[in-house]
Amino acid sequence: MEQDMQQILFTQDQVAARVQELAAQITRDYAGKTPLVVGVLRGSFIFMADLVRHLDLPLTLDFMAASSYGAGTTSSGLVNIRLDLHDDIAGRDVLLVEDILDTGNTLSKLVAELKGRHPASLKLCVLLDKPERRTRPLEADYVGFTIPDAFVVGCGLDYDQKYRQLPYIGVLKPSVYE
Ligand SMILES: O=P(O)(O)OC[C@H]1O[C@H](OP(=O)(O)OP(=O)(O)O)[C@H](O)[C@@H]1O
Ligand SMILES: Oc1ncnc2cn[nH]c12
Ligand SMILES: [Mg+2]
Repeated sequence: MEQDMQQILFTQDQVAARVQELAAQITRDYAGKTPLVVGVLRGSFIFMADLVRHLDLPLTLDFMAASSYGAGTTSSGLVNIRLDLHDDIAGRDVLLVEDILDTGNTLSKLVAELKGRHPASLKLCVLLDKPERRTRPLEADYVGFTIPDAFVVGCGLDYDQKYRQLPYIGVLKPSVYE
């Protein structure tokens, strides 16, 4: 799989160290609270698992599924909620966890939907932030790494459903998707 990479952007160790820093910050910020940590499937599954195992907090977990990229490298702009939460979130401190914030289409849709359910608070935690492509007025509260406008895979991120299992963040060779 590494032969498909133009470059390794962040190694497994770099990702692990940064995730632990984020978890320590979140643990401090949510002291005394019992957050509901919501992972946005499928892309967030690795980051979510790594992050929560370093949260020294009483917490509950759930997942939503939304998709907008399909088999390509550009957002369709249309976000479908394919899996919803199990329980009501009214009065809960919700932390939405994503692999990447790119155009902002996905998280904008999910934030609007969840705010309508009256949580006590709603914050965003993303492993990667790609601000150059943002088309929505949305910023994350916790960001692992800010990256340039390049299509990356690994740590949950896919191209055409492949590469998600890679333990590092790599920039895909354009020859793979052109
Ligand atoms: O900020 P945006 O431009 O919306 O891009 C970010 C979203 O796109 C990817 O999900 P995708 O729709 O590919 O589904 P997946 O999580 O199942 O891979 C990624 O996991 C984010 O959810
Ligand atoms: O760089 C990227 N790699 C994989 N999926 C997405 C979605 N938005 N941006 C992406
Ligand atoms: Mg996703």
